[in-house]
Amino acid sequence: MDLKSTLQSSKESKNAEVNRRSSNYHPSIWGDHFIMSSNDIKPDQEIEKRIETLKVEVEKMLSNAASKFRIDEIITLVDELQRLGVAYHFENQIKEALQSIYINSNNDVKDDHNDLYKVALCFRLLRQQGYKVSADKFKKFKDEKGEFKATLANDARALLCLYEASHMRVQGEDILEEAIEFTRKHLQSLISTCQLAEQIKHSLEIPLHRGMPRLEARHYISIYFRNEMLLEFAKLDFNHLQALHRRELGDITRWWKDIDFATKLPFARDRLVECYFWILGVYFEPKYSITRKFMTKIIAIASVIDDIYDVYGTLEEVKLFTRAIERWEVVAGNELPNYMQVCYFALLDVVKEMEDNLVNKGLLYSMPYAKEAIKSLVRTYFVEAKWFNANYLPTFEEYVENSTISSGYPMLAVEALIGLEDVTITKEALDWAISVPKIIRSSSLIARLVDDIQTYKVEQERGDAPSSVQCYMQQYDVSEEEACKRIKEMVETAWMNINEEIQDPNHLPFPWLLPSLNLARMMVVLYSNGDSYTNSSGQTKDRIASLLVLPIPK
Ligand SMILES: CC(C)=CCC/C(C)=C/COP(=O)(O)OP(=O)(O)O
Repeated sequence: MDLKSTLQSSKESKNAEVNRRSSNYHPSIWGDHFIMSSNDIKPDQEIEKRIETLKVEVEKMLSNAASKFRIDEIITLVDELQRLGVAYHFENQIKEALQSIYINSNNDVKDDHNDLYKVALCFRLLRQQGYKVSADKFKKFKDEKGEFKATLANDARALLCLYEASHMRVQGEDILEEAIEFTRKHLQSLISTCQLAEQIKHSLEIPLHRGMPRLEARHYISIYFRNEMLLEFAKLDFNHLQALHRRELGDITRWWKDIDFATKLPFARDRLVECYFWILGVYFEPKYSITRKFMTKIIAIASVIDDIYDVYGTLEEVKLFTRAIERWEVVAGNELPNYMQVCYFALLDVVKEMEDNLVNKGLLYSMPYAKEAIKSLVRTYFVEAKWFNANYLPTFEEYVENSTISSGYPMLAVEALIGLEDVTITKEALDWAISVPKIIRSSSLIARLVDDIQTYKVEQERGDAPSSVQCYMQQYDVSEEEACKRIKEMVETAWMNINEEIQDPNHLPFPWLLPSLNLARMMVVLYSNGDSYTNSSGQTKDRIASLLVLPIPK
């Protein structure tokens, strides 16, 4: 059908009885909460001064430990700073300290060859930093039968440390695979009797490497007691950041209310705060304040567009929308049905706002990438709408190729990179990102497969595009259970590929890689127990409250 007749039929469809699908999404949990509650938050200069004083103290601790090259002290301190969520203040110092440990790591192994806790901690810290230290370090903890020594089974602290370290594994590292199994089994049996019960339970639910950094910090602060000064610093810093985050949410909620998404597009998910939470998982630092707001608006609009394509829009309407997005100009929006215009113009405005911000910083060359990433996403939404309407079940490969992009993660990864406003985000970085390289592909594959496993049943009942589970079952003639099992294995492989990219000795600058890792982590946080983005009134509500509503008591 040509554009004219498509338009004609779309106008007719507005009047005629259109048989639209529907989803009963619950209303927003948060409403105006952050507008009301952020009005009276003002920066507290006393607190800011105290944070600065404590920061200097921590700097001294770090340089003291580093100058005397006390490895135990360095690794304990770095681990605590990272877990307490304050390591971002000391990035360079930590980098230098770990680099010196890496350079000397062979000597270190000789010194501490029997201390599993230290070997595992060092291993994790170095791998997190991008150093591919060998997993052979753990061979000495096995017995002559090739199994982990039975004597380790009662050392909860060391087991937990090995469990966390093993999640840094890449493909082929069988010893770390075995370590996960061994530690999980023994940690489970130690839970009821040991002092670390709370920490073990937390880690078995989501391992540190896969958790959301802010939530991990919130939890660790609640169980930490070793150094009072560090604890005070972490609490003050957390609450100080929380106040900033709440002010940001107040601003974004005003924007959402001004456009009146909830009334004008009542069929769509109203999940603005959940979208902010998602982006807070990508970056939480004060310097990304503008970017966080921009990214939240983009993801919230993407969520509405997803509902238009998956649920509410007719095929003719989404065809029009796809064309308008390709054109990316105000006049194209005038040809859309009213409800679509709300969304279209909001998107154009947000991207224009971003452009104005980037022009002043000499980063205008990023804009074509910002738009292209959104266009690619919408193209894949359209493919899914066509599949649904044609009752077409693609092959698994065909499905994965399209739906890795429709997960929204390749788009977010590009926008996140642009938002870093970092000197390393050159044209070369953006060419790299827009080509969906291995780390972005792996993170997106996790997003797609984890989402599908949790949502395919509901989507099938409502009527939606096919999912990976159905495509896999049909192509390989296996049961639903078997398909889910194999898809979960693919998720594990994708995690190992992310690790490999981070630990590549010639790895790309860290700022290019980190958003993809953090996005993958948010899938674990939001989709481990069902779709807790769409159904956000349980665990997600509590998690949001712990990060954005309730300050940590003194
Ligand atoms: C990462 C981004 C852009 C998130 C926006 C919100 C969103 C589309 C969530 C997935 O919903 P869904 O489970 O309905 O997704 P799909 O339709 O792709 O299965």
